[in-house]
Formats: sequence, structure tokens, C-alpha cells
Amino acid sequence: MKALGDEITAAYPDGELLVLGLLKGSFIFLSDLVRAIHRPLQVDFLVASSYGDAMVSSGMVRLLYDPETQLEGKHILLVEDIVDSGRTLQQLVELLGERKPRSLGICALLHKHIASHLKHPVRFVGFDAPHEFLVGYGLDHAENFRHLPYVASLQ
Ligand SMILES: O=P(O)(O)OC[C@H]1O[C@H](OP(=O)(O)OP(=O)(O)O)[C@H](O)[C@@H]1O
Ligand code: HPA
Ligand SMILES: [Mg+2]
Repeated sequence: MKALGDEITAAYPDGELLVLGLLKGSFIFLSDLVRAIHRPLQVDFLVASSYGDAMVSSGMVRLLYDPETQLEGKHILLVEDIVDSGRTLQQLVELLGERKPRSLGICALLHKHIASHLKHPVRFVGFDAPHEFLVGYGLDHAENFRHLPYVASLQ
């Protein structure tokens, strides 16, 4: 976490930084990550869901909470727990891009590298992940296992 925090700190030498956590999955990662970033920042959240109880994406990303914080002119760092099919990111990047941020960066704890066609690359990655369904440290299966203090595979 220190290395990722230092990388992010160095990447944003000036301007306002808004760290936007994508719930629910990012809640534990985000709380560790912001404590490893050593520059002023604000925190807000988006709530989106596409998996429900399944292990494959429904393809429909539902936005359940949209932040009221002004995004225009700020560096936005969107924080994801995991990038899998890339659909969630693709849809959110389009939506957030319309709000004229100064920059839009993506940070993910885990990246499965399935989505080779991602229009917006993930700039900050914690770990490359296997092509298995992972749970723990915020990640769920049917809302269970989020509390585990480690990441585990259900395969
Ligand atoms: O790259 P993708 O295939 O789009 O998958 C990644 C997204 O799917 C999961 O969210 P989910 O819909 O399970 O909601 P949750 O965060 O509330 O668990 C995960 O937290 C990511 O946000
Ligand atoms: O591997 C996963 N685990 C939990 N949630 C997910 N959402 C996309 N991929 C995953
Ligand atoms: Mg989920």
C-alpha cells in the first residue's frame, strides 16, 4: 500500500484531488489507500452494481448513488477493488468524463487483464489477478465474504 500511495502522491504534484471510491467493493481498499497518500485530497463515493449474486457481469451497470461533489476542474482518481470484464469502468469513465474533470485516473487493487480493449487504461494497479472469482478485502460473492482481511479464490 505504501508503494501505491507514494506513486499516487508523486503523480499529483498540484491541483485538487478527489478520490472517488466505487462502492461497495472498494470500501476497505479505499480506506487503506487514502491513508497512504500524502497530499491534500477529498473523498467521495459512487455506488454501482452489475454482478448482483452472480459470478459473471450482468452487462448492465446500475448507478445507485451519484456524488454531489463538483468534479469540474479537479483531478479525479476513481478507485475500484477489481477490474474484471472492464464494463463497469467503461461506463463510469464515460459518465465522469462528461463532468469536465481536470484529469481522470483509475486505481484498482486487482486487475484480471481480461479487458484488453479498455479505452481508459488503469493507471495505478495493486496486483495482477488470476482469472478466478475472488472474494475478501471488500470483494463479495452474493454480498458475503467482504469482511475477510485477505483476498481468496472461490475456485
Ligand atoms: O470489470 P467488471 O466486470 O465490470 O467488474 C468489476 C466490478 O464488479 C464488482 O462490482 P459489483 O457489481 O459486484 O458491485 P459491488 O462492488 O457492490 O460488489 C467490482 O466491485 C467492480 O466494481
Ligand atoms: O472476481 C471477482 N470477485 C468479486 N467481485 C467481482 N466483480 C468482478 N469480478 C469479481
Ligand atoms: Mg460484487
